[in-house]
Amino acid sequence: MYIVVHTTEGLKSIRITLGNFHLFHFREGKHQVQLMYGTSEKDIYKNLSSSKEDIEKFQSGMEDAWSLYGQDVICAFDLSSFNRVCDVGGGSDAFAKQYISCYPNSTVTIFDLPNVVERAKKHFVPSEEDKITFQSGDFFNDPIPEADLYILARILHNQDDEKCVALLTKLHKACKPGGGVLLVETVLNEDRSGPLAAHIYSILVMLDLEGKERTLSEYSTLLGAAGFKDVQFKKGRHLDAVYGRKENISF
Ligand SMILES: C[S@@+](CC[C@H](N)C(=O)[O-])C[C@H]1O[C@@H](n2cnc3c(N)ncnc32)[C@H](O)[C@@H]1O
Repeated sequence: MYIVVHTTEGLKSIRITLGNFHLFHFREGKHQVQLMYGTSEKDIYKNLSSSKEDIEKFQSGMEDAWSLYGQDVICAFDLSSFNRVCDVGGGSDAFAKQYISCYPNSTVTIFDLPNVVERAKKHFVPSEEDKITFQSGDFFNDPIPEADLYILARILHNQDDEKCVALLTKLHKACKPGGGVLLVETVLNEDRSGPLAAHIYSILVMLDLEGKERTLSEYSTLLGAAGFKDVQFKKGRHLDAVYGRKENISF
């Protein structure tokens, strides 16, 4: 299937690989996750995490980004005052290792679904053992580890607005006063003219999940609805960083 995308750089024709199920997605007007996996579970990540082979393929693909773009987003803001960091839906230690190399006084807890954490622990090379820990759970239904900075890398684009606000509100409650949240996403230009990668991801997350790529204003609105303030933005080469703070209580 070919999709023609008009960007500020001109008209581009890109090819994305879509399988039969994606064509059903278009025909039926909704995603076909249950049909794809032959289960009653609607959440693609819960289905994916039931197969060791699928987890391996998916997570190793995700990890590649961090050696290339990790420092762009981790060093986008001075996060050195945060000692306890939680990488929510972290997948593996790939991001956490980059984080610790930039902020060696911090500790990072990787929070993800049980089978994903099991795989991550197996791959873990214990040089930073004291700095990186793992906790398994469902970020919508289980308690989130206490931290003063929460990382949400490529998480919110998978979710509709309502679920984004529910998750951000939960993190805001768990977050220490003066703490914060760092969103890592490919952010759409305000006029939605690009970048091309954001449009491609938007198509993919709309097909398999209930998400979409968003502009900075849209992320700011979600953060504001959850109580985060002072939203700042830093554009990266591929992944961008959006940073919000929880107010410090002062008497
Ligand atoms: C697109 S991947 C991003 C992984 C990692 N943050 C990164 O950017 O490389 C989404 C991650 O969220 C995790 N995830 C999805 N739903 C979850 C849930 N309900 N609770 C905990 N983790 C979840 C998945 O297992 C997966 O590791």
